[in-house]
This record gives sequence, C-alpha cells and structure tokens, in this order.
Amino acid sequence: MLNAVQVAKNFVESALHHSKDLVIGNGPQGPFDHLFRLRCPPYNIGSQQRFNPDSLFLYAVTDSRMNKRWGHSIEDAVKAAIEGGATIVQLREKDIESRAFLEAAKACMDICKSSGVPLLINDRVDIALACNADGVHVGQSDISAREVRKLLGPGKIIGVSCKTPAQAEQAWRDGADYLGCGGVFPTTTKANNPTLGFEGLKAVCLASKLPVVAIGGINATNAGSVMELGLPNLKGVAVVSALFDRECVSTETRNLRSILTSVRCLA
Ligand SMILES: Cc1ncc(COP(=O)(O)OP(=O)(O)O)c(N)n1
Ligand SMILES: Cc1ncsc1CCOP(=O)(O)O
Repeated sequence: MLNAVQVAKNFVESALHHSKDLVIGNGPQGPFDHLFRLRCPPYNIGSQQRFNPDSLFLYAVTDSRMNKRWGHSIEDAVKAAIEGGATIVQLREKDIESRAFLEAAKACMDICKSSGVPLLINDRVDIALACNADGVHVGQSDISAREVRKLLGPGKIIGVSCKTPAQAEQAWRDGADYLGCGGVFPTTTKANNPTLGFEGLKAVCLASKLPVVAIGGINATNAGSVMELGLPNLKGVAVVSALFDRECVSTETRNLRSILTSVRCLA
C-alpha cells in the first residue's frame, strides 16, 4: 500500500515538475494540463526512492575490460568502489553476454542496496528492468530518455549524456533526472569522444535545468579543478579509468572522494 502511494506521489510530482515551463499552443500551460499527457504503463514497484542529485558527487562507472585486466570481478570492483566512498554506480559493460551481465547486475544490486548506493545500468533497459536497478544512463544515439521513462516509470533515475545546451534542453523535456557532460578532458576509455573542455562543460551546466555530472579524463589530479569551477548545478564527477584501471579500486576511490570533499568544504 505504501509503495502504491509512493508511486502515485512520484507520478504526480513528476508531472508537475515537467509541466512547469511547458508551452503548448498559445501560451504557458498550467501544471494540470500536462498531467493528462503522461502515458505510462503500470510501474514496476521496486526501489521508489526519489533521486537525490547529491548522489552524483562521486559517480563510479565500471568497465569490463579494465576489470579483466586487473583480475577483478564486476561485483568485487563495485564493492571496492562503494567501500572507497562512491556515491552512485553505473554498470557500463560493453563486451559481456546478456545472461552474464544480468547475473552480475543482480549481485551488484544486492551490494548497492545494502549500502544505500543507487545502481544504474548503461544503455540496457532490459537488464535494468530485470534486476530492478535504480535507473539507466543513455547516450545521444541510444533510445531517448522519453522512451526509457515510459518503460521504467517515474520512480527510476534516468541520466542522459549531453554535449550541448540543446541536448540538455531536450533531455529535460524528455524527463531525464540528470545529465552526464563530457569528455571534459581527453580520454582513451571512450573512442571518438570529442573533448569539450571547461567551456563546453560550463555551457551545458549554465543551460541545464537538471543536475549535471562531469565525465571524461577525470582523475585525482584534475577533479578538484572541475569542482572549483563552482557551477551551481554541477554536482560531481563520473570516473572510469581513474578508479577501475587500477590495482586497488577502494584506495583510488577513497583518495578521489577526499579530494572532492576538501573542495566542497572550501566552497
Ligand atoms: C555519467 C555518464 N555520463 C556520460 C556517459 C556516456 O554515455 P554514452 O554517451 O551512452 O556513451 P557510452 O557510455 O554508452 O559509451 C556515461 N556512460 N555516464
Ligand atoms: C563514458 C564516457 N563518456 C564520455 S567520456 C567517457 C569515458 C570516461 O572514462 P574515463 O573516466 O576513463 O576518462
């Protein structure tokens, strides 16, 4: 019963939120007009916590090739990142078979749930639904956030990769919860990914109505400078290789977390 009330509350809040600046026809519409435009299937009642943007503070994004290189299982890598202080985790597993991915995702869900850390799945809505993950992260060439929202319902977290203010605006209209913006610095983790630099990150953050996490080439030497930009909706950094292409994932995560915390304390 409590879950049903929470789902209904999330639905109404989501509708109100997404209609607040909506213009249809001759002018701005009241929140209730938009309420009737939302068409969602019955929701999978699972983790129905609302998204807390502060969870983007230290976003650990896994990589199966790096785990393999260091002899880490996905579960061990996730456990270590959480031990070190990761505040949200994304399974970004590009070369793993679906069945193995789902098994690993279920195990990671248990780990994340018991630590109160949200777990998102990169690209694979099917895996996210099957393991009742907290959400999905999609890019510009994946299914749109609007379609993902229809599949996941209002209680789940949806992140969208954005490199431009126009993409940020579209992600907000589509019902995303946060934006991943980058590469801020050059990276070898993602091929053919243009580097935006601080200027590109600033442009997206200033245009975005959603919280933003910076990604791309971020590590212990430059994470402080990203957060020192002081952009109001820049909530944290998302990191792959500086955490997972390392022997001791928990040590690297702890180190990065303490750097981010010291910048936050000075702000
Ligand atoms: C937090 C975060 N931001 C951006 C990305 C990149 O996602 P995408 O553009 O879909 O590229 P791939 O990760 O699929 O290569 C991300 N994964 N996470
Ligand atoms: C997935 C992704 N999207 C933009 S840059 C990037 C790779 C980030 O990896 P790293 O933290 O190793 O540079």
